[in-house]
Amino acid sequence: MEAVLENLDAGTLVPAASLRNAWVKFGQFTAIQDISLEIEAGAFYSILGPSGCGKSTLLRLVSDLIPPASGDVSIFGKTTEAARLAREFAFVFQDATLLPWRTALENVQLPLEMGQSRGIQIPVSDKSPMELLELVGLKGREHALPHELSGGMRQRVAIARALVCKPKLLLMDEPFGALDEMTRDHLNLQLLKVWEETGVTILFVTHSIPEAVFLGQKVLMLKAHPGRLHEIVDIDLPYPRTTELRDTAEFTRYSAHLRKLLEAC
Ligand SMILES: Nc1ncnc2c1ncn2[C@@H]1O[C@H](COP(=O)(O)OP(=O)(O)OP(=O)(O)O)[C@@H](O)[C@H]1O
Repeated sequence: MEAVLENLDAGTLVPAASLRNAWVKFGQFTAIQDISLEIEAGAFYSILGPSGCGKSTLLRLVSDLIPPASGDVSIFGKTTEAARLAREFAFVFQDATLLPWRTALENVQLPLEMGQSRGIQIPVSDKSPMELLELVGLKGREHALPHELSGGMRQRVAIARALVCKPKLLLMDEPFGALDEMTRDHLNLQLLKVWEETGVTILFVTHSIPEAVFLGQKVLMLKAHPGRLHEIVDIDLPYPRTTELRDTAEFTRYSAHLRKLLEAC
């Protein structure tokens, strides 16, 4: 909660991300058409939609990797460029992209070392790299090299590394997409723990309806051709969410509703 309060700016809750009439074009092709949306600070949004509807493009737009063709995007009231330079957000991809010759701990320390070597003042998490590895359930594996870790463990290292500069917004693009179902379910629980302990805002792209329902306070459904906002569905299920929740009628009801929406996209 303390972490969420840090997102309060001079007594006003500034949105973590704000898009106003944002369009993205690749040449003549419209990838995102006129999206307006506000993501509340501290929220957990899952993002669902058919293949090619612009989910990754939306994250890349928010993270200053691609500019809008028109419209505005701001992160905690700053331009995306200013937010990037201030390390306000971090990205976690489907592939953990760890340096193979560095241990788990050394990979997590890397963003701090890069900041120091460039003489840049960067925010640092209240938790040490060791504590972050513990937070993601990797206590005891700090000195393992990436090839000695499972895919799920490598993804956890990537999450710890993303948290080391104390981002206020975490952008996750199918981070567990390549993992088996059991591992994914376990990492879902672990991620919710990270979210609850750090207060970080999360935008989480997934192809899995159960994963979207299990994690998100809201599910942002996009439509394809061109990519645009279809609907935002509130997931009114209590936290902390437990494995048993997946077997409840409520959970099934949300999943069925989203499946119908997805089929209509
Ligand atoms: N750099 C690019 N140049 C041209 N077209 C692009 C580029 N990046 C993405 N696109 C197109 O934009 C559309 C949206 O792509 P995006 O990767 O955002 O979709 P997605 O919803 O994440 O897809 P998936 O679910 O399959 O991962 C697609 O039609 C894609 O081909």
